[in-house]
Amino acid sequence: VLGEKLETIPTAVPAEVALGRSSFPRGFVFGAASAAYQVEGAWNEGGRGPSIWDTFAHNQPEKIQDGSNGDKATDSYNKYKEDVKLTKEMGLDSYRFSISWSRILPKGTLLGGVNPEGIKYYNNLIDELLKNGIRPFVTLFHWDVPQALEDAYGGFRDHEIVNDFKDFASICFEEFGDRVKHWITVNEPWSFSSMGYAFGRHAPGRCSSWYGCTIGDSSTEPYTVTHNLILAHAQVVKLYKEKFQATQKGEIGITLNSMWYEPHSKSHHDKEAANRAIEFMFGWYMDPLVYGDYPFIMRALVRERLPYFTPAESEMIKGSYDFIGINYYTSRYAQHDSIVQDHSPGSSYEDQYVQQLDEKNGIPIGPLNGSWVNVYPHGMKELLLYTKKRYNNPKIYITENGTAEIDKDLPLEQAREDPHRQDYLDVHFAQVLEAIREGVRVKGHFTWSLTDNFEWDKGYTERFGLAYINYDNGFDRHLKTSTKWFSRFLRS
Ligand SMILES: OC[C@@H]1[C@@H](O)[C@H](O)[C@@H](O)c2nnnn21
Repeated sequence: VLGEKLETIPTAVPAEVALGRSSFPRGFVFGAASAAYQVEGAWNEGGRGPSIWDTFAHNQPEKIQDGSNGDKATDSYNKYKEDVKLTKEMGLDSYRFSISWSRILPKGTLLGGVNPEGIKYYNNLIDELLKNGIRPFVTLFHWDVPQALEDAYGGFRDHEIVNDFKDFASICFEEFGDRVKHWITVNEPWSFSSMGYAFGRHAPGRCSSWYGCTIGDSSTEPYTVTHNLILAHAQVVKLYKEKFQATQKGEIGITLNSMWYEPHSKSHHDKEAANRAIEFMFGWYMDPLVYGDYPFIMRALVRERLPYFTPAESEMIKGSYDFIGINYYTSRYAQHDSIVQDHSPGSSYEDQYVQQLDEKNGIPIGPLNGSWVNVYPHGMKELLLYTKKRYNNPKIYITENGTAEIDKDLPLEQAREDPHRQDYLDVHFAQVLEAIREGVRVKGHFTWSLTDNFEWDKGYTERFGLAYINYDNGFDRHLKTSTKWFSRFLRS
């Protein structure tokens, strides 16, 4: 350096010291996530039976933005070793994936037979992860109900599924529990119940006629489906704790998604609307899990359409988690909608009497990424603090957080450029760290998603991956530019 002009010496560390892994508590887990139907493909290979998503995407392609399906997805069934390699290359600690129920039980029930090729596939995936020092985080149910159970008794519309889900979980605990120490029973019961049964935009595509469906009832089925999902979750946790946890020494929880809500104005009505919005999305599940029943406001507004738990069920549900998984992406403004007494049964979405808006006076709540992710990192911290305060400070993993870009069919080198993802993750990590410093027990963060994948009703038109998938060239994986920053973050 001596003799060089001083101005050539790099400036001092920027005013705000950049975040890095070392800013987080020791042992904090950084991971990336996926889900079986969105990545595996091989929909009718290896003994897999059809799920409701195969049926929905094949029979109602008009409900998928590009008319596509998950038949091939990202071909992860055949390319899982490449996905593990991506995870390792980035320096991530963990990979969250889901098990396809109908790949393990093609007919949905134990009686229908266990598929040995399904067991083998997930053993191979788990072993490959462990061989590379990556911790598996496994979701049992990520929306792909075996079609056979939908045909037999209407899937989650019928309480019978609780026993079949318990049988499926038992096989997974028996076959994989020696190596899998982190289990998530259900991913986003709100999304499955609302998208599938209130709006009809996801499988099985049921909703009221005024929502555009030919079958279903948006005013009752989301509540019935949620009720059975909560009971199924609690039964599986009970099974794990009674039969497996002592020897396998793992932990089990559930993953819930929620937006954060800011009042659209300073009015009392809008402040109340923001409270109702989070209770109808997050409290719908957290209140039963922590207090044993649905939120009071839901009882008051939904009335006879909201099912009841028996005292024994309530006791089984209360405390049925070692951790809560939280999926946070974005926030909305909440504006009061006048509460009318003779409210014709609309849906689990109308019952809250809240207009959810992504802008105020023409100004978005945050810059828009993709089709719906308005970047509002403050909402992450607020949701975490709300969870700590209202629900006895549970152990939390952020099981999904990420952003997207609309697929513009760009040349590979341009398509891999994702500065918005680097910014998104950077600001959200900062909010997570602030929440931790204020006492929230956050133990990990999973970026959605490891790779681009089948984005449900958006098909392949929206890309959430840290890695780009070239669907036109052998499903090749290519790390996006944000991962250069992310890898440095994980190693600093
Ligand atoms: O939409 C992006 C992702 C989906 O791909 C996941 O499957 C789902 O768990 C989810 N919840 N909120 N956002 N997401």
